[in-house]
Amino acid sequence: MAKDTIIRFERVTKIYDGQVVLDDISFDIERGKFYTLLGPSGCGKTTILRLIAGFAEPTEGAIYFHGKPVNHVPANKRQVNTVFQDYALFPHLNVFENVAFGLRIKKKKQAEIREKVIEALRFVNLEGYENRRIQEMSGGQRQRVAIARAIVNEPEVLLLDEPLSALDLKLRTEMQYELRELQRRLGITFIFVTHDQEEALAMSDQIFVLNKGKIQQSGTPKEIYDEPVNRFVADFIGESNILRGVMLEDYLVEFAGKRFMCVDKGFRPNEPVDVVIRPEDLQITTRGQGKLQVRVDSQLFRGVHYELCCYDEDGNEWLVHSTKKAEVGEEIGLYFDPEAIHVMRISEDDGEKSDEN
Ligand SMILES: Nc1ncnc2c1ncn2[C@@H]1O[C@H](COP(=O)(O)OP(=O)(O)OP(=O)(O)O)[C@@H](O)[C@H]1O
Repeated sequence: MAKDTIIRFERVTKIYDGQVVLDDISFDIERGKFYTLLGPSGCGKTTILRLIAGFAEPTEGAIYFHGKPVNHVPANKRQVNTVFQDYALFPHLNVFENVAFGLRIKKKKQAEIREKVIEALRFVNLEGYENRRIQEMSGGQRQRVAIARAIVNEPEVLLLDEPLSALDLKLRTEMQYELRELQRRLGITFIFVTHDQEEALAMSDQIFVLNKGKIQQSGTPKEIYDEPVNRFVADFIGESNILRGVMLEDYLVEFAGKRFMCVDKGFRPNEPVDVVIRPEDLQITTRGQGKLQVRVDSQLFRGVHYELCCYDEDGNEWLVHSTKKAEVGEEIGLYFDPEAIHVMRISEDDGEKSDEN
């Protein structure tokens, strides 16, 4: 175990009412990093947080904190605090008392409580708001009170369950910056849950992409965006062109009825694969040039770029992001570098069977 490992999940399975919610998952959480659990609704993100917090126990497998098993250690004995989606603040208490709550339960001295609460409020830029009632605070401010209430206990790990989902887009973006900055200043581990891929890419050191109770991929935002391991991840992280293809030999792949040089190797000869090309990696050329010929079906202006939806002669759809404009109905060529082609193994739980099966 790396010396910075705080939490380890070892082959953890969670079953609720006969339904497998987490399916044999293993991962390590290290000190001082920003982790994100990303996946669609119901994939098991909150269940992982509940297991870490001690609100639920694994059905199988083991959870370790600093190398010691904690499966049966109750929530109040873990160095973990949670910020919930609805913040779960006490409406009848003012800001100061909301933040002080955990320290009062621990029977800390008045002077110490005062010092720590003020410090926590300063961390989240709410100094001077001590006597405000919760109802008098905006959504973003309530969110910060909830964070202050969690960090005042000096947890090693802060769990955040979709804490930004109640905020409007502008405030949400602001809070993304604030949270990331706060994590850096505090230096504690954040485990953040979201189903928003842009949020995950913007904020995290490490992302776990989940689907159907399994970790599909774990990596830095760049690794996950640039090198998705399967169709699910490629599709979930940003817009993509995903096609079925065949890896003919090392560095040679066939899709859309043509052969292309690529940078991938290590597949079986003629192995069926999924191929991903990001819309921004496609360049528009004049008709007859480029590597593929397509017809522009529709075009939208998206501010920084045009988004084109095109079809090739086999009927495959191609999404293109380009600063160049094209005309609807126009025949154009598409060029892409060999590096723009990402070849992925076809995974068992894609929902579609590979050609060989
Ligand atoms: N206490 C429980 N009892 C029974 N089933 C549960 C319980 N908690 C969660 N589940 C089920 O486990 C599955 C995963 O739930 P979980 O809340 O972990 O998903 P999630 O990825 O956090 O979803 P969301 O993004 O919608 O919050 C769901 O099908 C849910 O119905």
